[in-house]
Amino acid sequence: MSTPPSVLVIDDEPRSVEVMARILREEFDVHVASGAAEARGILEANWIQAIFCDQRMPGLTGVQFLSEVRDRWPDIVRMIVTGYTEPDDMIDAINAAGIYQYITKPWHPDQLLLAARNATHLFAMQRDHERLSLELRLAPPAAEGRLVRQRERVRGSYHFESIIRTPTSPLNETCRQAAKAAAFDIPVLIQGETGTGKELMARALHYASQRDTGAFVAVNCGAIPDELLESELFGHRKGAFTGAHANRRGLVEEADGGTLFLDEIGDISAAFQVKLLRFLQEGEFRALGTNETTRVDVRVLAATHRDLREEVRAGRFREDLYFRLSAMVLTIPPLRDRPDDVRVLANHLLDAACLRHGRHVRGFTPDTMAALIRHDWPGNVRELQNEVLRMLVLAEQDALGVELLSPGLRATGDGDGARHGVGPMDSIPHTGPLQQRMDVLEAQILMETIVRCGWNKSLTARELGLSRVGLRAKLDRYGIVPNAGQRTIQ
Ligand SMILES: Nc1ncnc2c1ncn2[C@@H]1O[C@H](COP(=O)(O)OP(=O)(O)OP(=O)(O)O)[C@@H](O)[C@H]1O
Repeated sequence: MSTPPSVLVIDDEPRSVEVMARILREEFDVHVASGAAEARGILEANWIQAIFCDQRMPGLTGVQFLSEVRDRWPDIVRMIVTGYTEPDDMIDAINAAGIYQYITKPWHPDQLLLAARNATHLFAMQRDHERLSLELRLAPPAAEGRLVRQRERVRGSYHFESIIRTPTSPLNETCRQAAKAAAFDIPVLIQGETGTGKELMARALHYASQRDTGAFVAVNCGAIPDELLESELFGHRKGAFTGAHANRRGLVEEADGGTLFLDEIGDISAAFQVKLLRFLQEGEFRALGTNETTRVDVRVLAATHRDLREEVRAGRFREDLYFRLSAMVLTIPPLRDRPDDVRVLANHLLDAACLRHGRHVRGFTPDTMAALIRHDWPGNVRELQNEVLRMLVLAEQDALGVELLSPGLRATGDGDGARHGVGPMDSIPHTGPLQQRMDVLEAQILMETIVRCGWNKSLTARELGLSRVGLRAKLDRYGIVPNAGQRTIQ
């Protein structure tokens, strides 16, 4: 049996809370709070879908509290319970706070149950909508025909916008350069530690280039021994070597008209470096077991986790090959040098994992996020991806707490979230005029939200409680645009 939706009732009048809770318990998992402080604790620890809040509370009004809820938990459907017909300005305040419904006392039990049913239904619809938007983003709609559909699907998934980063990330500069390089048919060398997103960058570059309708063929040169690498890349004729039972086209030919991505290029042997250089110089190759040459038109992108210049200096990599491969060099900074990216990446990877595995969780607790941000990430984004997936697999509650972190991360993370003030605040300047610091914070919140909403402005505006026009003005102001490689704050 599925668990009933959770609702929260807030009222400082014990009798009212009791009566409401008793009625709602027929269909819902009911939490109760007598004031704002208690309600915050419940919201932090539980996956609440709808709130009934009394307007009259000690300290702050129900509308004020629900505005705070909207800012922190925008998905929760908020309802206000008022004692009598309110004046017009109260109605305006209710509208401004994005409150779904107001219920006047005395209410009828059926009216209360109906409101709760509608609210939790709305919550579920919103979630479905978000999930579908994410799904569409990961696998965009197809065009005509099977081949086109496959290509479209891949192209839609790989563009510079799918390289998740904040407006202040050092990765913006790399993407800007990559977007420029995309327009020129030149070889590009992508450097960066393992798991930093070199292949992702190569794919984005390919799909932003004029070769985007051609194939993107990736070869992991480091994983294949020499003889096999030659046959994989250039193909072979039947009988060329023991086991060559039939003619086979090489990957270079598969990439004709498109892009050949040579991953881990720093790992190829000296002998294979010579063969590759010949191919790059002449644009033609010989399949194993034949004397015929075949000419192809491919653009070569290469990647390595090594410092290839150092390899050249040390005599392990040919200088002429290095220059053939690196008309332009792009460097992807390690994740530990871009801690702000960890936050948006972690949320993005969690959304994607939830979608893929059909799970629903609310997100990371502040302490967990603090630990993620502080970790060194030697395996970079791939390691973060694994960590997020691991937490999701182990999670038994809505919020992913520090107890789910792997031991190495937990040791540096326990209990530090609150002390370190996790959030976009981490990266705002510690000194300078207030307005300037507020602007950086505002830009980060906009960026984080719009990335999470898949650049859907309506969703983003709704989450942030802005009109579409208001949102557009703010995006313009900070220069946040989803063009290839351009996501910066000027
Ligand atoms: N900025 C990013 N935004 C979203 N996903 C990312 C980002 N960077 C990396 N990833 C994801 O992390 C994983 C590792 O990325 P990728 O394979 O491109 O790294 P790599 O540098 O080529 O790794 P290796 O050196 O091991 O070949 C992939 O699933 C990729 O989609």
